[in-house]
Amino acid sequence: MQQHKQSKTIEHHEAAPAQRIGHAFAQASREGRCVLIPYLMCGFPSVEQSLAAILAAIEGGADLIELGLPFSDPLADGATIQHASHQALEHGINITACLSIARQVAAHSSVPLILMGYYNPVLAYGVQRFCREAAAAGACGLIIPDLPPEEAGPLLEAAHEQGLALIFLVPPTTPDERIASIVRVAAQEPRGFIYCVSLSGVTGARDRLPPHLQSFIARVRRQSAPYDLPLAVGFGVSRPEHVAEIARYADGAVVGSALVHLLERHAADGEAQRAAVRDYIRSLRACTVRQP
Ligand SMILES: O=P(O)(O)OC[C@@H](O)[C@@H](O)c1c[nH]c2ccccc12
Repeated sequence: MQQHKQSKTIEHHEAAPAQRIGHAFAQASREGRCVLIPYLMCGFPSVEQSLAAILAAIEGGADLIELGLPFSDPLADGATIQHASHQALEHGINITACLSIARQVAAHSSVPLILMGYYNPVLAYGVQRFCREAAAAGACGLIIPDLPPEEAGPLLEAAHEQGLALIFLVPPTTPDERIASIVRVAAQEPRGFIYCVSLSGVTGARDRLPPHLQSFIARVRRQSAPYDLPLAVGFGVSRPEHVAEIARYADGAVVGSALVHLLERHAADGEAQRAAVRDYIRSLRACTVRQP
């Protein structure tokens, strides 16, 4: 039995979608840069515009994509993403619609897709059903911001069965021993990365990165380095110089609200919107290169 289980596990790892996440980080590292991870809300400003925006972000050089599932009570989100969530829900966007968008993106691109959503809708949909359908739609990982590792057992098991990584958040106030326990869970194969939350607060574009960001990342790195687990930074990242700073000491930068807001500004003109997304991502991607 053990032998059979062992071979099944190995086979799983070879085909695990999550491995594409590690490959994206490794490729960027070989190129001397951090990865760029745009976040977009499924169905915002509309299904068609969100799909076009995702493809434009990929054309602009996104290394991975975070796809947001709208939720009625996005407690970790600021005004920009709360508004996008509300609008997407108004358009009837649900998990099925999000999986359809993921499938269409995966049909056009091999860029790893990470589904980002709150736990309640996933629980209501069915944890195993969600993981099975997310993997079938081409997703490589999941971020469930309101699910701490100690409560993540059932989802972690269902995700790993489908070869999906479950990516956990580490806020800047997290004590070292808590970081160590989160890293231990996050490092289990098939693995993704650690999402380092740059600031204490909600999502939303900021003008400046927090002054203590580098020392926070160094603190997480002390726990993650033995596992060789990549660190991505999100929250507030909006300018090319933010990405340039993050590239110096982290492995990835996540940009959400600034991009979602840009979509909103160009919602009236699809062509202008796609060009604006592509050019914005290009400007950020140019700064992912580590300066010597
Ligand atoms: O919007 P910002 O400040 O650029 O932060 C990224 C964030 O949008 C994205 O990663 C995200 C969207 N919703 C979330 C909820 C919790 C944690 C992270 C997120």
